[in-house]
Amino acid sequence: MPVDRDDSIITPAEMSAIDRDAALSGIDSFRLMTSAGTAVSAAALRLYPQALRFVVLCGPGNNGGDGYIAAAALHASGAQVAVHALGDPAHLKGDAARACAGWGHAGEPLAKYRPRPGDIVIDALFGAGLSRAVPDEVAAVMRAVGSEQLPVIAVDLPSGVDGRTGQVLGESFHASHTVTFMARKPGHLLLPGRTLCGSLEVFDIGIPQRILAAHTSGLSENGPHLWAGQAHALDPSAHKFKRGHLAVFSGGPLATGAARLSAAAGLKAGAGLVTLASASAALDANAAHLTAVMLKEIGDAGALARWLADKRIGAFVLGPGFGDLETARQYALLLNDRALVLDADGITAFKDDPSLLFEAYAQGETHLVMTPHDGEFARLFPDIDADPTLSKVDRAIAAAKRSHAVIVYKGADTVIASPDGRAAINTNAPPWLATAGSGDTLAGIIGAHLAQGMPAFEAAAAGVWRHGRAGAKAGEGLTAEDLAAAIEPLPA
Ligand SMILES: NC(=O)C1=CN([C@@H]2O[C@H](COP(=O)(O)OP(=O)(O)OC[C@H]3O[C@@H](n4cnc5c(N)ncnc54)[C@H](OP(=O)(O)O)[C@@H]3O)[C@@H](O)[C@H]2O)[C@@H](O)CC1
Ligand SMILES: [K+]
Repeated sequence: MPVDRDDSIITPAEMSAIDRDAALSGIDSFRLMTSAGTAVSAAALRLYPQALRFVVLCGPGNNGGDGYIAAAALHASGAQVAVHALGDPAHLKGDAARACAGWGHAGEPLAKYRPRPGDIVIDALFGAGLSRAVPDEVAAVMRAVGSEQLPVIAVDLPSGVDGRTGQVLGESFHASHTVTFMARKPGHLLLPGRTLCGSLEVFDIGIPQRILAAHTSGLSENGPHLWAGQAHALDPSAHKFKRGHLAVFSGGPLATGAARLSAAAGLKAGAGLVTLASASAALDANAAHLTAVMLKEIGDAGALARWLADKRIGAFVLGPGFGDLETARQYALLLNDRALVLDADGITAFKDDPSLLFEAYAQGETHLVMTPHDGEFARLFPDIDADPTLSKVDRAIAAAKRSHAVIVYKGADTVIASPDGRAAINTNAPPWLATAGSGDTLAGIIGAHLAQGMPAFEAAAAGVWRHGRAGAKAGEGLTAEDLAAAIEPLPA
C-alpha cells in the first residue's frame, strides 16, 4: 500500500541492512520484490492508461527483478509490453532470476531499443546498487529516450542517480514519476537527484516498521516534527523580555541594509526585542530606517565586552553586510559563550584560521550556528568540500562535528547538521527564494529562535523551514522585505 509521506530518510546502505534483517526475521524477499514490481505496474496503469506500449528496461540486479515483475503484471492486465535487458538475463541471480523466469518471454537486448512515440518507459536498470558511472550503451538509451521526450517511470531511483548523494553517475534518466520502497533515500531529496525523480511515490512493500526503525539514523526531511516540541518559548503572549532579546551587528555606513533585514526578520519571527549594534559612522543611516528595532552604538571590542554584561541578550547575529573582517573575528571570539548565528562576512573572517573559531566554541552545549553557502563552506572546510565521495549531508555533518557548530549548508537543498550527527534536508524552499537579502533574513529568523532559548539544531532547522514557507507565501518576484513580512507564526 502507498505509505504516508514519512519524514525519515534511509540511505542505500541502511536499506541493505534492513533487507538483511527482514530476511533473517523470515520475511520472504521474493514477496517484497513482487510487491515492489506490482506497485510499479499499478503506478504505470494509473498514470498512463492510454499508453500504446510499456517498455520495461531491466538491469542486471534486483532493480531489474522489480522490472520483470512489473512487466508480467502489465502484461496480465492486457497492456502491450516490451522488455529490453542490459546484459544476459541468463546471468541473473536469486529473486531477479526468478522474476525473469516468471515473465517468461524472450527479451531484447537494451541496445536494440528504438524509442517510439506512445512508449512509456519503465526504468528498472539500476537502483540502490548503482556503483559507478552508467555504461555507454545505457547513456545512449537515456539520451534517445530524452530526445523523444518519452515519459519515464523510475523504479526506486532514476537510473544513474546515486541514492546516497543525489549526484548523477555519468548520465541519468529524467523521470516523470519515481516509485521507491519503504522510505525516501537522500538521493530523492538532494540535488540534482530531486529534480530527476519527477513526482515521488513511497510504497510500503511490507517491511515491518520495527526493522526500519532499528536502522534509521538521525537523517530526516526538515519539518515541524523535528522542532515543534522546542517552540514553546515562542509564545506571543509572553512578556517581550521572555520572548528573547536578539542583537544584530550592522555593517558600515554604506552597508547597513543587510543587518536591518536580519533584525526585521528576527522581530517578525518572534523575538521580543531586537537591537541593532552599530558603529558610530553608521548610526545615522540606521536610525533613519528603524522603528521597532532598537539601536545601540557598539564601535569596537571594548564596547562590545561592556555590553555583554547584559545577560538578557539571548543571541547575536554577526556577518550580514558586516564588511570589516578583523573586527568580525574579534567580535565572534568575544561572543564565544553566547548563542551566535555567524553568516556571510562573519564566516569569511575565519577563512585563514578556522580552528581559532572552532576551538572558541568547543565548550558546552552547541551554541554556534553557521549558515554558509557553497563558497563560504569551501573557505572554512576546504578538505571536506573537496572530497568527492561525500554527499552534501555527509559534508554538513563532518563540518558540524569539526566546528562544534550547527551547520546550515545553504542551497536549494539546504542541509542542517548538528555535531551530534543529526541532520535534516530541507525541501520547502521555492526557487525564487534565492534573492538578494534572503540569507540575511534567514540568519535573523534563526537568531530569534536562539534568543528564545531553542537549542541550536532545532533553532536552525525551524528557521530554514519558516524561511522556505515565507518564500512560498510571498510568491515569485519577492524581495527580502516581502520575505520578512511573510514569516508566519511557528506551527503549534
Ligand atoms: N528492500 C528493498 O528495498 C527492496 C529492493 N528492491 C529492489 O532492489 C534494488 C537493489 O537491488 P541490487 O542491490 O541488486 O542493485 P541494482 O540497483 O539492481 O544494481 C546492482 C547490479 O547492477 C550492477 N551495476 C551497478 N552499477 C553499474 C554500472 N554503472 N554499470 C554496470 N553495472 C552496474 C551491479 O553489478 P556489479 O557492481 O556487482 O558489477 C549489479 O549487478 C532496489 O533498487 C529495488 O529496486 C526490491 O526488489 C524489493 C526489496
Ligand atoms: K531505476
